[in-house]
Amino acid sequence: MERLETVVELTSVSKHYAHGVVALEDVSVGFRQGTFTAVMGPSGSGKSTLLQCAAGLDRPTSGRVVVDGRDLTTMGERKLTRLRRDRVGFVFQAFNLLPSLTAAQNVGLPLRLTGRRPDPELIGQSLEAVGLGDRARHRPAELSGGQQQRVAIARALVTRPAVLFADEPTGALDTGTSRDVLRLLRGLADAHAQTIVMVTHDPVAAAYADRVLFLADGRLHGELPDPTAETVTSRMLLLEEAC
Ligand SMILES: Nc1ncnc2c1ncn2[C@@H]1O[C@H](COP(=O)(O)OP(=O)(O)OP(=O)(O)O)[C@@H](O)[C@H]1O
Repeated sequence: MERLETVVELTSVSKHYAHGVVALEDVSVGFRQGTFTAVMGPSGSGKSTLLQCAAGLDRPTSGRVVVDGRDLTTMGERKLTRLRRDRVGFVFQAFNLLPSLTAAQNVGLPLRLTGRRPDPELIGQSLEAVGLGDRARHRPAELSGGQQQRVAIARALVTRPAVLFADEPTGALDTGTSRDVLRLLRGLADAHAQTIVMVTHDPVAAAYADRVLFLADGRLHGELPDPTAETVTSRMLLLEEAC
């Protein structure tokens, strides 16, 4: 499969906070269509900030972020909200499902937010894509943690986003369930050319990605193609020693 188009591009992105806190410093990186990238680094190295800036949830202090051909950094608030809603998917460690709604209703929420009628076929396809076609009428309390995270992923994908950002998506799951969710993400990249960017602390999780980006003190410290849990662990040890 051709995987040439850069879906997300960060150019010299920095994010500074008050009192001299540097969360990101001069980060330039591109994410091409259909690729699955893991972002790793010690605690406080800027991983979540990178994701938030790339997703348009936060504005960098300087630099440029282009998503799906559009420059987020010069975009007004309303256009940015629309782009985030239509072209960007996000999953977090917490599943953030509404407990009173069924899986299908939860998945349909982003469509409602865009003023569209929740299309049952689209919702069904999203649930099928995460292997939960038979759980559409279940409420979150009737689903396992892994299934709830898969509903959250189906919800993030229902608008067919250009990119799916995942911040520690397996952080609240046990080992076996984590593997299921990671295999699902891998499959979405392979079978649907879904671009995925995932923050994780877990070298085994990172090994499901096509490459791993390493951050330390807000700066990029190289990347690792075709990672394995062992190569990721070695790089992380080196990074932590250097910090
Ligand atoms: N709203 C904020 N105000 C001030 N400083 C912040 C803010 N958000 C993040 N920071 C700081 O920016 C740096 C990077 O934070 P970030 O959450 O991106 O790191 P992280 O690598 O995701 O950390 P962790 O692995 O612990 O979740 C940290 O020093 C953090 O304290």
